[in-house]
Amino acid sequence: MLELREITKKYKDKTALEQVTLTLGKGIYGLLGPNGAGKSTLMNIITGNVRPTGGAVCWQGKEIRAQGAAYRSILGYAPQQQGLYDNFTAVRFLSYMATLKGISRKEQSGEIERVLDFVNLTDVRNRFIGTYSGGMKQRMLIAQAVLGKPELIVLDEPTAGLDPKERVRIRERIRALSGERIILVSTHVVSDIETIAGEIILLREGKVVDRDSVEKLCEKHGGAGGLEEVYMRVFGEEERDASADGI
Ligand SMILES: Nc1ncnc2c1ncn2[C@@H]1O[C@H](COP(=O)(O)OP(=O)(O)OP(=O)(O)O)[C@@H](O)[C@H]1O
Repeated sequence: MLELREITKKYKDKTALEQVTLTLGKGIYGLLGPNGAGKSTLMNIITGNVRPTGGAVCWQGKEIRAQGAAYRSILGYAPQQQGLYDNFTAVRFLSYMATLKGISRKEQSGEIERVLDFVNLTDVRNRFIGTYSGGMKQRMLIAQAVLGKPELIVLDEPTAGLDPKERVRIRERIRALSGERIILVSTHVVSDIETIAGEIILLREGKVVDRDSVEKLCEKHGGAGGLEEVYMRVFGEEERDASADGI
């Protein structure tokens, strides 16, 4: 179980997150909110890459900072950035990541083949990642996130910049991961998570506005047209403001 206890993050005079308290059990969660809502900040705090200004993140009841490598071994994370590993082949990149995750040499090759097959990149495993399409790179990021069968998987905008076909492919891979683990997927593309997330967490200006199943959110917020309508009702004004500012 993952617990966020009164998480606050301030960047100078900007409050990115304010008193966020959440408890997550097994399942797929969609973290939904407009640009600047605090999604990446929250994910970076959960993965231990950013330190909160206040509050604590606990895994199985213990603060993650006190757990170090033990926490990293149960965590899989696909960040937003691409292009960092363009000069690696898929196999080299995955063995590098497997080593960082503490997966033994003996287990590595089997595990690498498993994750390559999972994201359908086996055939291109000896090509440089720099030659991959955007969708293939994104699948590569998912492959490294699932190395070692982590119990907690955090995917930051896994479909950013992808065409609809590749988006569906990624969505199906995420669905295939569900089971005995926690999967948290941030996005502002409603269709990415509407059909796969058991629960949606709505984040606005650093605060959790609501969290519930798609069905319940539709009931509560009058979204007869599904999650997209809920999104427009909850965030509509901000989205319009943001586009007016040219953001
Ligand atoms: N390193 C930083 N320094 C200063 N402000 C920051 C920093 N990182 C994030 N912020 C601010 O914190 C707020 C939340 O940003 P964050 O990137 O977490 O939002 P987001 O929901 O992930 O947005 P997007 O959908 O655009 O990725 C924004 O106002 C952002 O400008």
